[in-house]
Formats: sequence, C-alpha cells, structure tokens
Amino acid sequence: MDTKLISSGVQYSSLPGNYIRSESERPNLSKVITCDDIPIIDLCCTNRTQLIHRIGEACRVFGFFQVINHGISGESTKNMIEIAREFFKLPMDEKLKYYSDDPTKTMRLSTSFNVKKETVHNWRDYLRLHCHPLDKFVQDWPSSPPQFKDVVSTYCKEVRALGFRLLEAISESLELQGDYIEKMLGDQEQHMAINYYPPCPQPDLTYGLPAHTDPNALTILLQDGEVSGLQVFKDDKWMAVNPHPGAFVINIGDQLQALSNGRYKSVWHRAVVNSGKERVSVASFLCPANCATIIPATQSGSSAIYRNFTYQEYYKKFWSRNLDQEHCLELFKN
Ligand SMILES: O=C(O)CCC(=O)C(=O)O
Ligand SMILES: [Fe+2]
Repeated sequence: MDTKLISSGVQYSSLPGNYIRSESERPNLSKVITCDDIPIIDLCCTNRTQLIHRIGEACRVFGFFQVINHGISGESTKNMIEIAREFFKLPMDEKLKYYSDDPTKTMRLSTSFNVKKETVHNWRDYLRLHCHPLDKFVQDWPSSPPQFKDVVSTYCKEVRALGFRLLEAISESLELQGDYIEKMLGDQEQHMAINYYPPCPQPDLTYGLPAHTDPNALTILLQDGEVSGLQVFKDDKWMAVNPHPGAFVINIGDQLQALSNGRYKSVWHRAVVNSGKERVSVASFLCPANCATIIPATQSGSSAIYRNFTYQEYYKKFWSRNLDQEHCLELFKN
C-alpha cells in the first residue's frame, strides 16, 4: 500500500501486509480486561487536602486518572471532536497539503508513528500541532474546515489552564511548593495530536498506536465519547480505559516520572482499533521548554535515580528510536 494516509474513506477488506504484526506482538484483544478502578477525580472537590491526596495516589499507583468537573465546557469538547472528524473527512488532495513525515515540523499531518523509521505501520493518521504561544503557530494551522482555527485555539487555551492547575496539584502531592513543577519546566510548550483511527478490517493483527510512554510532562486526553480504544498496562495486564462521559484522561509523562524521581509512573499505554467504527482522540501534551533542565526531586535519604538532562536532549533521543523499545528514561538513569 503506498498511499500516505489511511483516512481515505476507502474501506479495506483485509489488512495490508505492512500493518500486520508478528504473532507475539499482537494485541491479544480477548485477554484485555476492562479497567473499572482507574480513579475518576472530581476537581471541584472542596476539600483540597483530600483532592491532593487522591491525585498523588493516582499518580503513584496508576500513572493515569480521569478528571471531571474540570472547568472545560461540554460544548468546547464536543466542538473539538467534531472539528477533528471533519478535518479527516476532507478530500485527500486537501489533506496532503499538510502531509509531512519530518518529526521536527511544528504542524504536520502524518500517519502511523514514525513512518521513516518503523518497519510495521499502525492504523492511525494524525495531525500534530504546536499550540503555544498560539499567535506564533495558529496561522500555519489548517484553514479548512473554516472553523478549525477558532475551535482548536479556544480548546487549547482551556486545556493549558487545566494542565497548569493539575501541575500545581501534582507539585503539592509531591510535597513541593505549588509552583515548583511550573518553575522547573520553564515556558512550557504545548503540542497536540489529533488522532484518527479509521475502521480496521483486522483489528486483532495491528495497533492504532503500539505500547508507548509519552515523552512530555503531562498529557490531557480527550476520548471520543462512544468508541473505546485506549488501554493501559497495569499489574502485567492490558486494561481498557473506556470513555467516561465528560471526563479527560490525564497521564504522567516521562518528564514527571524523572522529576518525581520515579515516585510517579509514566505508564505504558496503547490504542487499539476496531472493525466497526472510526475513532478520534485528541491528546494535548504539556512539554518542558527545550532548555529546561529536569532535576529529580529527591526525598531526604534517597538519591537521584536519573541524571539531570535537558528536555531537548530527551526529545531528540525519543524520536530517534522506535516505539517498541525499552522505556526511553532507562537511558537517563544514574
Ligand atoms: O488514542 C488514544 O486513546 C491514545 C493516544 C495517545 O496515547 C497519544 O497520542 O500519545
Ligand atoms: Fe500516548
């Protein structure tokens, strides 16, 4: 198959060979269990101490949690998902204007994960955008659908504010000053991946996204309200995190694992596909400034597990590798 994107509207009757995983690498969907106990945290909880405690526990035990009453309106999230769907429904020649397989581009439409490096592809197209500072990047974003820039800018601003509130709570949960993480991460970049997974003829042979950890600090994921696909690895099992109405899924990225000196986990997660329905997800990534130095916050009596490094150094390493390798943080251990 030599088309650059899989969101062509064509329904495939069988999976092209370069998407088929070897038997030992397949998702084994019948073994996946539903994760009922991933914490759902109400951010309007009036008891701050309790809120911080719940967030800390979720970060330590799961590396993942969901938030509700997060201050972002249902209208904004609905508009975001709708515009994402509309974008991927655009004619192929319109979409190809945005196509690039160069990971250093600040705006690009691409497919799979790292098409130039990988040998087996993934059943995903994605639009990747840099979102901060907005006025620097917004003019390069797609101009169709016509409301794209407006809807996505509004959403990005709201998500950024939510992310900062969460980072403050996470700082406190590590017994650090509320602004500790924000200060260490510098003027944080914000990237977005709008993921589109078309219906897949043989979902048990491939992935939307294979197991990976997120290289950034914090990820705020908006899932399609109806279609499941996200799975996290916990207690040696893959668990499905089904969409919870109105919730965002929050996960700790590699930088917070390093900054917390391994107390909080950047867990493996993946997206699987299905034969019946397309699926959309919108991942917003808060990333340290390139020049920010990540220094593990040690507790008294413990030493740093990771060496100090800059985010620039880390990001370069991450994108130079394949997703199916060991945790990138392993390479930064003391
Ligand atoms: O589509 C999903 O649910 C997961 C997306 C994801 O993990 C990512 O974009 O990093
Ligand atoms: Fe991810």
